[in-house]
Amino acid sequence: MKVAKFGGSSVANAEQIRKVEKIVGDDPDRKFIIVSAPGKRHKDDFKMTDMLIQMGTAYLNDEAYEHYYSTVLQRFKEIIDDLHLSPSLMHEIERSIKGILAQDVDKDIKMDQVKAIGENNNAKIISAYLSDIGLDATYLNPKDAGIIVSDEPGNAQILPESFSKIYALREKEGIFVIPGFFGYSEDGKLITFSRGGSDITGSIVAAGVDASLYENFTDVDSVYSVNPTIVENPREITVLTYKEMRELSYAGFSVFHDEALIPAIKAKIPVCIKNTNNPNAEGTLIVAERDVNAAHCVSGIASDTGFCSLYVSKYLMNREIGFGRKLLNILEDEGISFEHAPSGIDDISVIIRERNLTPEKEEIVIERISDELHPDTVSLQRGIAVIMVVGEGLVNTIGVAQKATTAFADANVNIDMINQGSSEVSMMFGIQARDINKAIRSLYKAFFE
Ligand SMILES: Nc1ncnc2c1ncn2[C@@H]1O[C@H](COP(=O)(O)OP(=O)(O)O)[C@@H](O)[C@H]1O
Ligand SMILES: N[C@@H](CC(=O)OP(=O)(O)O)C(=O)O
Repeated sequence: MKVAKFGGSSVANAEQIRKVEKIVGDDPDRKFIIVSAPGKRHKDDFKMTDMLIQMGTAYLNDEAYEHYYSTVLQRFKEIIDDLHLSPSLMHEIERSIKGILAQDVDKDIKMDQVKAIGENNNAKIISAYLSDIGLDATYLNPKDAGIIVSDEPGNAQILPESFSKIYALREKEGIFVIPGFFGYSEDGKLITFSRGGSDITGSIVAAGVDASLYENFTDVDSVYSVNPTIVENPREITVLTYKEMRELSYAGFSVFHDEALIPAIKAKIPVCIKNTNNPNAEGTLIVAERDVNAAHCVSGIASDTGFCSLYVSKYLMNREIGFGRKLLNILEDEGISFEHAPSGIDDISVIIRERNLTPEKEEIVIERISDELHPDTVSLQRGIAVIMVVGEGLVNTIGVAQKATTAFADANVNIDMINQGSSEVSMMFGIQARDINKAIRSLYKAFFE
């Protein structure tokens, strides 16, 4: 029994949905189909979820929303017409969107309902199409599937009782098409996962039904060893461990949502990343363990921008009991999560996502550190990029750090920070965001060419 999730690019229009039908029909084990909202049809296109967020924001702010509304409807209409489905489905969709907008509910709840319109209606369309061409397919709402989540709009977390409910679906006959990206709280509110969260739904359903495989269909043949938009035709990765994928998706391998790994890891479900546009390509398998070849210990190099570094130094910091705790307490008090905290004897750098440290918060944090910890220096540097060199066995292989630092030097890129040792599978480097592409190309050359 397999779970197959189709991302936004795989269900962006009728042509893509026909490919989905072929893939589903080709393997009777593909019983649970998770779908995203229509994604981009070409590079400059819009994702329906982005359009819905604009529509919801305008509606809630009493601004003109009609343009977004008609663009969303038009997009569904095109798909329904091109698949030759009944116009009554379009009427049903229009009625349900109007109903959502008219409902008198809390702003956050309304926004989540609006965001879910893309997935929910696409699942109805795809299930109608699969039935139309003769497959025994049914639309299944996440509530009826048993996806029960925490009451955190826009950032749902799955609740443990979901899994036994989802397990009961194994007994049912036929194919189920489930919209990704949202679940329901215990008191019945629709709550969305974080952006890109259809991957999470797929993983939850795979863990719940104890699937033999979770297939994640997207628009690339595999996970590549570096972001394909930075290096042309990078090497494909055939197998990765969960730990490797976790670190790579954390640092920019957007092909698979980092939260989506959790249910799969816990239930030990193998995950396969595959291409809807080329389903015969092998794809990338993500599993608990794999053979490690010391000569090729680096699997991938990921990079992400949008970080800042809070640098604090104080002579004899190492002897001051509780210094680190007090520093992190200030961040906790101000509601700021941190990413890494590499430290020296008298210095510590705390790496934070820039979006989590607004200029107002920055001022408060720096003032509190100065007043409460009396450091010699406290400063904040924005525009930092993080590069993760990831691979099983990497930390025990001699010469990797030297090879990486030489690659940075060859590209004339200064390393602001290195963090190695805490993770068994990665080395982290902090550099200036403007240097990211040349650094990645140079590292790719050093480790893969
Ligand atoms: N290392 C990588 N390997 C493969 N794809 C990557 C990598 N890093 C970033 N990506 C991007 O991830 C995209 C697929 O993810 P996403 O856009 O979320 O797809 P979907 O529409 O299927 O949900 C690819 O088109 C590619 O541009
Ligand atoms: N449609 C949602 C959820 C999602 O997973 O989409 P995609 O499969 O296109 O990444 C979003 O854009 O966030």
